[in-house]
Amino acid sequence: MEHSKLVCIGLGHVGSYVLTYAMESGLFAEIATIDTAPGVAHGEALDQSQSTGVPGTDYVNVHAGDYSDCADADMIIVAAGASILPDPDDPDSRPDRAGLAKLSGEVVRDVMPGIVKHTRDAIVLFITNPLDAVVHLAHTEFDYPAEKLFGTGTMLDSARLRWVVAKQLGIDPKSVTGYMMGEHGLTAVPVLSTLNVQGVRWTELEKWHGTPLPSPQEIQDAVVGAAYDVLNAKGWTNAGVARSALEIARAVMLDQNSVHPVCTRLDGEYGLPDVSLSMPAVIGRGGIIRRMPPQLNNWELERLRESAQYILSTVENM
Ligand SMILES: NC(=O)c1ccc[n+]([C@@H]2O[C@H](COP(=O)([O-])OP(=O)(O)OC[C@H]3O[C@@H](n4cnc5c(N)ncnc54)[C@H](O)[C@@H]3O)[C@@H](O)[C@H]2O)c1
Repeated sequence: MEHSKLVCIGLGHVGSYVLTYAMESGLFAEIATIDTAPGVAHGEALDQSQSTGVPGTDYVNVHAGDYSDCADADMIIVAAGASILPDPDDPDSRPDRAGLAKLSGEVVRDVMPGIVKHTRDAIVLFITNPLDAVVHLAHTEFDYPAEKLFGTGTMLDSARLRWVVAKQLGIDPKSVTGYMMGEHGLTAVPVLSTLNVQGVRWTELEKWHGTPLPSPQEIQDAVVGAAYDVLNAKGWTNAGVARSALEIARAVMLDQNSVHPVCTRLDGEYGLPDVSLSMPAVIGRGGIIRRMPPQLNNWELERLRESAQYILSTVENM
């Protein structure tokens, strides 16, 4: 088998989970870690390296690295940068990820020069928030192949959508097919017009359920709020997005041509301006093989336009 290599940039709550799942994934023979905090990249790599002595674990050459490790990397996953924090005085706080714009802009301008100095071949996957603005900034300021640089986007919001709907229906979230589009954040759009359970559509589900299901606005609020339920309880979120990142890595490394909602720079879809946001896309070894913009109803299209404008206003603050 060909030598396969991942570089993890940013090893905090999210990056350390990405690293853990990557170690278990069987997708990578080598993993290099990079973090600006002294000792963190080395400590995380050393901890994981020692875990390879446990019977039953895969051997992975995991080590602290630097940007020269990007030269022969297949994938680079970026979870560098500060997270939003819950308000200790408000258990229902909903701090906007857009508030991280300035700080994360600095992170992009620190990380991307290191990457482009060594590669334009690796698939670069961003997790850093505000995700869509971060991806757009990376595209507009750095000359990286468009199909090879994207973000986890609404992959996580979509998992939460399936979870919210499945809870309403009393079924396994994986039995729900559906996704959020637009911003990973407050303006994410639930696309209920295409959501279904084994082909049974939303409107039919209501009949099957016996009582009225939530409105699109209520579903949107529940999905957005699901993130804050975690943030306000434990102070950060990490499991869902790390799993999402590894599922995307699997699609890339195994050239699966899997369809996931991820954040890419658009090319005029829906008549939107130059912006990066999430919609279903085919993902394989080359990165984004193509986007699959679904037909939207008026409510969804209007919300998507609002979401695009919100992302662009965030980019202006970077
Ligand atoms: N996209 C999503 O769905 C999603 C979900 C959760 C968190 N996030 C985002 O992921 C990012 C990380 O969150 P976290 O909870 O792990 O934060 P954290 O504070 O726990 O960790 C961030 C890490 O990044 C490192 N770092 C900062 N600047 C760096 C740079 N220029 N180069 C390399 N390393 C750098 C820090 O030293 C730290 O170790 C945040 O932007 C957060 O908002 C995104």
